[in-house]
Amino acid sequence: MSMVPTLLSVEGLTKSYGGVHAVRGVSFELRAGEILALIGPNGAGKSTCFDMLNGQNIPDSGRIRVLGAETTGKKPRVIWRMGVGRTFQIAATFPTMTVRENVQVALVSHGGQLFNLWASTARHARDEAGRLLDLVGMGAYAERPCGELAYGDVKRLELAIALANQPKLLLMDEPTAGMAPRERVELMRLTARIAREQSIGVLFTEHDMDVVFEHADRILVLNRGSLIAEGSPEEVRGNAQVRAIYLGEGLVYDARHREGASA
Ligand SMILES: Nc1ncnc2c1ncn2[C@@H]1O[C@H](COP(=O)(O)OP(=O)(O)OP(=O)(O)O)[C@@H](O)[C@H]1O
Repeated sequence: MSMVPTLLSVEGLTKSYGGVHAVRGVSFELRAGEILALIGPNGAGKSTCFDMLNGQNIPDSGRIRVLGAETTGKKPRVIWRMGVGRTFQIAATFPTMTVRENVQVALVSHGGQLFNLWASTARHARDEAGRLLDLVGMGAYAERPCGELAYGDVKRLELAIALANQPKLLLMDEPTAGMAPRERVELMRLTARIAREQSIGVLFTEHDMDVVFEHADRILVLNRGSLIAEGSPEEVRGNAQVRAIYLGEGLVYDARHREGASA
């Protein structure tokens, strides 16, 4: 029996908009150090699910617990303080501040203080910011204005900012959107390494099936608001219902492509 603690527990999560059942009775668990992908065709309910987990949307019914503590319906900031970090599809950084200052702001804000560059807390956060930047391979860029960074580097900085909150669970909404294929692989490898080393659970949504099948330990498949499959990449790839849903959307092609590539 696994001794790895359950980090996130979701039970019967449900949300409707008028007559649209966006999310219907979704239940799943996520363990510490696990990389879990949430996939599904357009309109499947991924964003609605995600937004209920981070507090931006309130479920009609169901329960969400993080390390046993109920987060259902709590405000985003409260959930963030409970150890749920997130990265955004559109990078959220301060372009005129340096890379290091962006991480310092996050560190000081995690400590519940207002950011003031000259205060002693900010000075203490300076070294810690350097450590986090080294961790994501951005140490050499520390003193550059954030607005000068290439897009892939902004995404690595975002990861450092999310880690400043010492998250137990990291929610990543299409983390590799807008990135070149090589950068996608690098960002996900980096995320997976840090998550495993620090026992952080990661839940991510993603349209790029190569990223999903290469990096997820487990995959959840949503369709029309319901969870229709859950399992390892191999199990999900072999699932007839999933193949039918994704026919023409890349998954079937991707599986053949990979089988061909590994032959
Ligand atoms: N604020 C809203 N008001 C009304 N309907 C909504 C709202 N938000 C989402 N929906 C509907 O709920 C369903 C699920 O949408 P959601 O955005 O969660 O799907 P998704 O899987 O994230 O899609 P995509 O991959 O296109 O981002 C869709 O039918 C959508 O039109």
